[in-house]
Amino acid sequence: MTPLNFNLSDALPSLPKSGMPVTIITGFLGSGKTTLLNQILQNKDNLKIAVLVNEFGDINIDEQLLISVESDMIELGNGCICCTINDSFINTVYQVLEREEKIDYLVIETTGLADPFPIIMTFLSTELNFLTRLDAIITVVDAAGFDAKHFDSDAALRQIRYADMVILNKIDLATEDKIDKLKAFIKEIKPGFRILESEYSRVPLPLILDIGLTQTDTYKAEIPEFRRNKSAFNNHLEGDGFSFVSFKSDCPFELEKFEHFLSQQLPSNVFRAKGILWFQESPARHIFQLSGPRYDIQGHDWTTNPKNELVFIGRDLDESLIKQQLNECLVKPNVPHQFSLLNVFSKG
Ligand SMILES: Nc1nc2c(ncn2[C@@H]2O[C@H](COP(=O)(O)OP(=O)(O)OP(=O)(O)O)[C@@H](O)[C@H]2O)c(=O)[nH]1
Repeated sequence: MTPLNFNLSDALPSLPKSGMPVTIITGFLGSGKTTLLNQILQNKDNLKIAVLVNEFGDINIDEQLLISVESDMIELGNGCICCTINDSFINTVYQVLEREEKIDYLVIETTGLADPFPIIMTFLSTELNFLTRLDAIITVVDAAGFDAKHFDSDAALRQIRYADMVILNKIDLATEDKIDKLKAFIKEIKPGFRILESEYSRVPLPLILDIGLTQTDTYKAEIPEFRRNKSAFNNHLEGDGFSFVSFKSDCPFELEKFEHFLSQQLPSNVFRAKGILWFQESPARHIFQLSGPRYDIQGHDWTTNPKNELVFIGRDLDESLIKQQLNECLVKPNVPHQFSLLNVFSKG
């Protein structure tokens, strides 16, 4: 396998071709998009990459989970970009194009619920078409969680339909039989499709950047209809039925109570959760990730004041109940903070 730390600028001698190359990373909730973005940023060598991250929910957890590199990272506001495609998105891309220090490459990570089609069409139907070059739409698929019902989500299916290639990620969690079935399912949607298998989204960068896979000509006929009917894409989340609940507190959780919340109270309609956790029993900053039936909590150092910040994404969530249960996990004000060693724990 090609090592990840090869000299990327040698591998991409022709940048820029015409317009700044743009890669769009899409894929359903928890599939491994942020993990892929971190792989790209860690192995990008001298390439100057600007990153636009977009998150469903009003707390941007991903921004805090991305490795700190000298790339330009811009957060694309709240909500799903494909629903809010508007001048501010286009202006953000302009900001990248107009940077004094030249940017070689733009990578956009969409929310897990985004429909890539309106994003593709925005690049092709506006002035961005003359200034950028859509290189590839890469869809990350969770090999363990995805199945033929594609989470009952149209967006999940459209992420494959409009992809130029699929990264079949989390193969460490899937059986060979499941992987074969998924490949067959994906190839049925897009015959002859390029599929890469990965663990923790580790793929050689020359296979995913500057690969010139997006066939822009195939979309041209759809531009007039897209211009007329852009607003049709504004409400796709309602159709899919997803909503989010966010929770913030400057007070720590009691570990035992939070564990009880996770094991006994967390509703099964929560599909994805992530956040930064603060426990009174631990001096560490804990990164919490829940994806389908699995969760893990990893300890790191604080770089900010300790806090709790969490987002839950699912269908038909009872916001007030979840918030009430989380409030009950908080340390009561008269209990002094005690630090003791907290083991990293996980389930799955
Ligand atoms: N076991 C396993 N876990 C993985 C793999 N790739 C990513 N993960 C974990 O899956 C969780 C979700 O990964 P993310 O990269 O945050 O997923 P995402 O697609 O950005 O998720 P959203 O923000 O919901 O869109 C994290 O806990 C990752 O560490 C993998 O190949 N195997």
